[in-house]
Amino acid sequence: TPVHGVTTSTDGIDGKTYDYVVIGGGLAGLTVAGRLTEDPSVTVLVVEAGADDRNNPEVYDIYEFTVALGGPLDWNFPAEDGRTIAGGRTLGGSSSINGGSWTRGSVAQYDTWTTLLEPSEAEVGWNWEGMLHYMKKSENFMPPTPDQVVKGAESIPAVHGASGPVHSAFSHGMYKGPQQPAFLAAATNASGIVHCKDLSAGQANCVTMTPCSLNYNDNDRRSSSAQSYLTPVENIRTNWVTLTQHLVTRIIWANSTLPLVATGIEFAEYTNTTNGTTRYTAYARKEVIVAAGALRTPAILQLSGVGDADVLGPLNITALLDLKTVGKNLQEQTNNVMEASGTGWAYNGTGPNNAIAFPNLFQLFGNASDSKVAEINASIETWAASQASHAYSAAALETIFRAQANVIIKDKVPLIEYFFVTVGAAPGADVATVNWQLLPFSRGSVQIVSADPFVYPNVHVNYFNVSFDLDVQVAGLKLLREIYKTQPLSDLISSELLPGSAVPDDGEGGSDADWRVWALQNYGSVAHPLGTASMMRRELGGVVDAYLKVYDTQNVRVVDASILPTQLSAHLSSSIYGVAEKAADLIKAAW
Ligand SMILES: Cc1cc2nc3c(=O)[nH]c(=O)nc-3n(C[C@H](O)[C@H](O)[C@H](O)COP(=O)(O)OP(=O)(O)OC[C@H]3O[C@@H](n4cnc5c(N)ncnc54)[C@H](O)[C@@H]3O)c2cc1C
Repeated sequence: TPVHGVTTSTDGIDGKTYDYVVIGGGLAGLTVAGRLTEDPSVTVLVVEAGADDRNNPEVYDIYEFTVALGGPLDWNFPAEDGRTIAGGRTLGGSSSINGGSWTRGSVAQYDTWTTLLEPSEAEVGWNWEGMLHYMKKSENFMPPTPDQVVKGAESIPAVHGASGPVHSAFSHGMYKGPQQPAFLAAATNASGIVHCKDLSAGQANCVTMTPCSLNYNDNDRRSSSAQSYLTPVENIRTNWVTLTQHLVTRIIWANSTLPLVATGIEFAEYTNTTNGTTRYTAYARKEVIVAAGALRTPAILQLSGVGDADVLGPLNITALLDLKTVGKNLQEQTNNVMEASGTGWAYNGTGPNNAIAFPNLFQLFGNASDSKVAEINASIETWAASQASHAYSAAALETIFRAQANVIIKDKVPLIEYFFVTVGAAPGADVATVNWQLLPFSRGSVQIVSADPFVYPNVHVNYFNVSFDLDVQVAGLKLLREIYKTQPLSDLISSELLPGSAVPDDGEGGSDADWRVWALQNYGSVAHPLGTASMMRRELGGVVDAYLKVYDTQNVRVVDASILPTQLSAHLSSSIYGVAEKAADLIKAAW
């Protein structure tokens, strides 16, 4: 029997050939591997940098969300301005340490992907309809129980899958106290955001309760990609092996002329205390699939000679494929947290938190909306020019920005998410709300700074570089303060603790200038990076085509958050499961 299951040993793997080699056993990597190995004649090797921590409560206990952050299971990528971006360094990747909120973006945001591809690629189906099919395929949704309905849970079963691997449901610990329904009602009362039944239905501009990726019938255990795609089959499928605690250091090529043909990968031992010096190899008969996440996938391509020759040259890496946009188009979101003390009501539950409100531009800016719309339309060219070093060109970015502006203005997709939390970090904070800016125009880059694969790449998000992004962050905070002062939530709040007096209320909720200063001092990075190997036509700066194949390579695909060309008004996991499910079918169809 060949080596199969999950192992830390290279015995029986080093020097061997598989049909597919997958770089990264995270959300997307394990999803693709799980589907490809359904055919017993297909062999797959997954190499994952992190360890197998499925039995660590920081992973399986979704109520412990945030405990893993900053620890050994988190890449904790340094970005500029002293910020860090969390990312799972463990089997299952970020799906093993994330919050588990299960939502999707608006229809128009998925439909936009096709408009950024070649017209001839429209038939591949990178749109809402095509994605919904695959998002449902990944999912095993449990509609709310009568008890959960009493607590405010709702759903539209038709938009969920019922027989996929990833469990999604409302939790046993769902709060029964007055706080979550009060927040949703106040958000509607203050801004007119409508209530909807389900944030997975393609209409994200609403307020509602959301399920989580957890298994209700298994004590709310986290349903990560590892738990859902790998655990059930790991002892059965002798055609699938996952090597953990090994870092892929580069892709090996057969040639140095285009198109490049990958023959396999090189990897080294990687633990909290070891950066292995021995290099091992494994070969791919068919394809190498890069699924290392949006902050590592570009680094692997660059270490393999695929990237901007001007970046690689000084590092003595030959640019076999001078693909300038590898690592560019990075889009990461920002958040600020507002906290308040309560009036003494009981929480009545343990979580996870699941009340969310998603306002659009018109709800955020109110009377000033028309001038904000005019500002966007008048500024696109300038913004594109200012971000062009993180794109293919100013002209290319202008096209992408017009598509982004279109969904914001015409389709009224949400610009801000309010994620309501019971119990904040400040002493006495009974409620907290994470205010996060969803659709930045600021663009950043991921670039390696050393030929040593163990050295972290430089992550430059370019936080708030386009001033509009900060305007949105501030508008979100101002409206949030108003929501705190609106019934029925106001009845539950005794005083605002954060920012409190740091942003004095001048009778109009605080001055923009004060809010700006506070937001810039206190913002965090959301950990939703994407776009660094975007699926777009080449003239827009795409790194992969509609089949997720890296341009000018014969058999290298990227399957992870890197391929999403623009941000979504959503928590990303459900959409990335959809991407990976669809990718698996594209790969199966190609061979
Ligand atoms: C803290 C946090 C909270 C989040 N909360 C939510 C939420 O509530 N709801 C939601 O829907 N989404 C959430 N997300 C987002 C979601 O989890 C991610 O967008 C998604 O997991 C990204 O999938 P991916 O496959 O692109 O990358 P990942 O899942 O991060 O997988 C990448 C994998 O590649 C591995 N890897 C990297 N480099 C190498 C290498 N050189 N060799 C071998 N392996 C390598 C990594 O260790 C990792 O396992 C959250 C994310 C984080 C970090």
